[in-house]
Amino acid sequence: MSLILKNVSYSFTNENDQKNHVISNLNMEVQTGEFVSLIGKSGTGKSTVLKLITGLLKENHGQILINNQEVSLGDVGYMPQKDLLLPWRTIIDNIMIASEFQKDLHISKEDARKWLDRVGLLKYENALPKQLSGGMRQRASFLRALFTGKDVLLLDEPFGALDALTKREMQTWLLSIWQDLNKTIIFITHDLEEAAYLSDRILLLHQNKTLEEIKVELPRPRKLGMIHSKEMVSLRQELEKKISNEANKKLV
Ligand SMILES: Nc1ncnc2c1ncn2[C@@H]1O[C@H](COP(=O)(O)OP(=O)(O)OP(=O)(O)O)[C@@H](O)[C@H]1O
Repeated sequence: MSLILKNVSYSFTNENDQKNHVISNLNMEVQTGEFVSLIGKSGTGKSTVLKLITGLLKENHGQILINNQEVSLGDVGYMPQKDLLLPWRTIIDNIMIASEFQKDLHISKEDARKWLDRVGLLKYENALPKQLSGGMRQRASFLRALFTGKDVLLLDEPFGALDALTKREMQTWLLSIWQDLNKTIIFITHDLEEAAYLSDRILLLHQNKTLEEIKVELPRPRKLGMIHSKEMVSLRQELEKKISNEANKKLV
């Protein structure tokens, strides 16, 4: 299985009737089981790329294929930047929502409880979203994407709003879940250390709409100690340099 974007372009017309090109001729390929991070300055179009892959937005040109089939709404699991947990539903009912709409998806309450336990939320199965902290809601929101049963998961800055310690915990369990389930993950982040620690490959979306690929040559499984390794530090510096070159380009 692979996910392929072929010459994808997306533009919208603003209130002054001008065309804004958000994505232009984007080519990208992600293999089964890969963990790929998408980075880039704010406004370069990262979230738009994920929305195009989900089918929530439709490209103006090009093709998006999974296993050689054009993607349509519901083909991938998606965790948006802002969690969309339904406030009137309990946590367990929120994470099981996909199984209510997909007849072929067999997720029992027992399965759901097992996963809630794994992410430390079993005590909250009957709580409402407003009773949970930000980190807990993110975990619930992640389980909801996981429980779509899809092989491809798109995660848009899932840990962006968390404190450093909670973020570290969430990264560790995300890696363990990814390894156990052989999911394909595209992960947006502004945290370059996080991108380096989690990914097989990093894709940097430039302001001029081109995509640059950076391979992460660190062994798996990743261990927290690696964050301070020479390789990781130099990769982070390389990424910082690339991004700050972008910022300078904007000034001239
Ligand atoms: N349909 C649309 N209508 C109006 N503006 C749009 C539309 N689609 C995209 N944009 C604009 O396109 C740009 C790219 O947005 P996008 O959210 O994809 O960027 P991003 O790289 O994910 O940013 P961030 O890192 O800040 O989340 C933004 O300026 C956004 O406002």
